[in-house]
Amino acid sequence: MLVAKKVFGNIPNIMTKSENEHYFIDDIVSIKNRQKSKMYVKEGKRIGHGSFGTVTQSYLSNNSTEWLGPYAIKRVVKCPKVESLELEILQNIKHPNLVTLEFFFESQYTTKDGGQVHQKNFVMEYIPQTLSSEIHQYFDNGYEFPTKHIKLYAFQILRALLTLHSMNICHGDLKPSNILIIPSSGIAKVCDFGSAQQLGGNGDLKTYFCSRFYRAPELLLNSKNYTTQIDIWSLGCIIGEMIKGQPLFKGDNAKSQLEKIAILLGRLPEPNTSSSVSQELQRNLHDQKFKKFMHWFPYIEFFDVDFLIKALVYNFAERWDAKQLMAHEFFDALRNETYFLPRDSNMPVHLPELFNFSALEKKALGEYYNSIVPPSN
Ligand SMILES: Nc1ncnc2c1ncn2[C@@H]1O[C@H](COP(=O)(O)OP(=O)(O)OP(=O)(O)O)[C@@H](O)[C@H]1O
Repeated sequence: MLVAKKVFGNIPNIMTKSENEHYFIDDIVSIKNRQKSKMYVKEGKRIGHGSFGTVTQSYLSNNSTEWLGPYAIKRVVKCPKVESLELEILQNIKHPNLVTLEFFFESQYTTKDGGQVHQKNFVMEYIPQTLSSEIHQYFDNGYEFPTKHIKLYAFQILRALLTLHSMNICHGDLKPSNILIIPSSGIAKVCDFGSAQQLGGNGDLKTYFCSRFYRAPELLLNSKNYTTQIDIWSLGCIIGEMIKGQPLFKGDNAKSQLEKIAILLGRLPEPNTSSSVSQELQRNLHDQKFKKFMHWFPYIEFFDVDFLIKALVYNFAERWDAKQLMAHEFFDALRNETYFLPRDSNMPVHLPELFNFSALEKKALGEYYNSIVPPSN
């Protein structure tokens, strides 16, 4: 289990500072050496304003003349009742497909009625583009998202999920705006761990979280009996969105979200039906499903349709997990060819490192490792 630690001493009041005015932090913690130091911070344009906090493009300095950056500072209100795992994940899990935390500090401000609001500030590497903006770039200009890019980003998201899930942590809010990308090099990194949860403990599990369009059926049904497989459903929705240019299932509320899902997947099965129906009926249902998917995604290959069918499964116990999906033929294009063509470029570039698995990842992959790495590795 990850444990929250308290590490701060004096905390600055930063509410009164305006854009580009710098302020002084005398207790900022560097993640590299876990040392506290004093630094100036200058915040620029706001790049995100979510339900839990704000994100600004920022610079840091030791002397207020030479500035390092840009960084992205995410500021969230510290809520004693809801202990968030965000800082613990960012601090403790180093992974090429998770956004990197560089520093963190605490701040506070005084409300009109004199109350003190405490905030946490995560100083992260700054990655200007998200998968959401990239999808818009393509479709608003009349282009489709190239298949190779879909696979490239999907594989890296799965790699991040493999690591989180191996620790029984679910991300809990996977969606295109929480995937940061560098289109010129094809790198994808998952961000926003504000909804992440450690499963399998004794604590109470949330039921209302995850953005609706990406929320798994079990969450839409308010089940507390969910697993890290909720993220795999979200990933299926994200891949569908890269193919179609808009969210796959756009419901206005939980009920209509389930209705939209049923248009593609058929009605939600009654509990325990899959074991009671005959094999022939199961085959027919699968064929019908295949036809429906082919109709929804007419431009993609047979194997690619099969991949989506394996990810978008009502029953989370039958939904394929990260390692199974990473071994699917869907990703053979990444195993067999080592180049891709970035957007706005005529020159193919090398794919980023996709198979340099850590010991932890190798352990999580187990027997799937050999089917995932290219034969030459
Ligand atoms: N490291 C980063 N570099 C650049 N932009 C970032 C970074 N981290 C976050 N952002 C931007 O800020 C937005 C909001 O960040 P984040 O999702 O962490 O906050 P949030 O309050 O949880 O938002 P939401 O409720 O929309 O999920 C992201 O969608 C992304 O556009």
